[in-house]
Amino acid sequence: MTHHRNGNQPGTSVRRSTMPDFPDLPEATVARLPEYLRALHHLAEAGHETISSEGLAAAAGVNSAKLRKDLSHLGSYGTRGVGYDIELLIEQIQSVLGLTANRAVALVGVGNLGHALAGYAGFGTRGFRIAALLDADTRRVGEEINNIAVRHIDELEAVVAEHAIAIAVIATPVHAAQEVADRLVAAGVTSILNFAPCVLTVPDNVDVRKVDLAIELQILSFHEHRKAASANGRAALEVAPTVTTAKVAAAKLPSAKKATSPATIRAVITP
Ligand SMILES: NC(=O)c1ccc[n+]([C@@H]2O[C@H](COP(=O)([O-])OP(=O)(O)OC[C@H]3O[C@@H](n4cnc5c(N)ncnc54)[C@H](O)[C@@H]3O)[C@@H](O)[C@H]2O)c1
Repeated sequence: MTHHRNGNQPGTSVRRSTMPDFPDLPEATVARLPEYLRALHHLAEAGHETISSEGLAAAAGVNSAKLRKDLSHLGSYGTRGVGYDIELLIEQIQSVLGLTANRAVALVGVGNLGHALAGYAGFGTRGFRIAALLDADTRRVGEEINNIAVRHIDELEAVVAEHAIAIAVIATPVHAAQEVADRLVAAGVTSILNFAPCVLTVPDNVDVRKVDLAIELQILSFHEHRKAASANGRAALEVAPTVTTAKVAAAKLPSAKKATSPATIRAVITP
């Protein structure tokens, strides 16, 4: 896997001596590390110094065997009877994720979504900061959000160079997203988080992740649909034995001939 190889060197720590130059992490592990990090920050804020693998797994919402395997990739095995040192683990995960440098990120497209993202003050504690805002609308240029002034998209190349930006967020409409991605890549950006609901074409050395709320909601919709279907199935199963019982009862009851629907049958057999 080539992820995070470019330019990200892990920090040093005596307890990380078993770790290779750079851990070759499975993509699924990379995706879980930020979850562990978030849980560890919460635990540290609550005053904890160590945490068992079960405790951390529960806080991060994963199973503990998977967590131990993930952390073993970082050369982190915890101490028997004590668990993991929270501060050390935070340091290790941040180091592997390359979050120690407080990365400068550019945001392109400062509309509704862009405003919300740029206005969010919580990124700093998660290892990166929005360092530049870019938009094509001249009416937005100069507006300040969180002390960062929106600059015109024509300045994209200069802005990327000025802040040594490797990661950019695209929050433009779909029709502009590919062109913006092309310009970002040409300017030297190697990771893109895309909010526009479209597939971007980029060279192999560029990582793209996309966030699509509609897709997430559609997945939840599927689960709702399935829950409703299985609830209907259960209801049908609950009715079926009643009908069977009722049929038997009806056979014995001369006056039950009219009891044809399950509801009526229920009424007939209910004392
Ligand atoms: N991923 C999600 O969950 C999610 C949720 C909502 C919206 N979106 C998507 O995010 C994008 C932005 O949505 P929005 O509601 O903020 O739209 P918006 O119209 O409010 O904002 C888009 C901004 O992009 C700017 N822009 C247009 N072309 C540009 C270009 N070539 N270069 C730079 N800036 C340019 C516009 O001037 C505008 O300020 C859309 O693609 C939308 O579909 C995604």
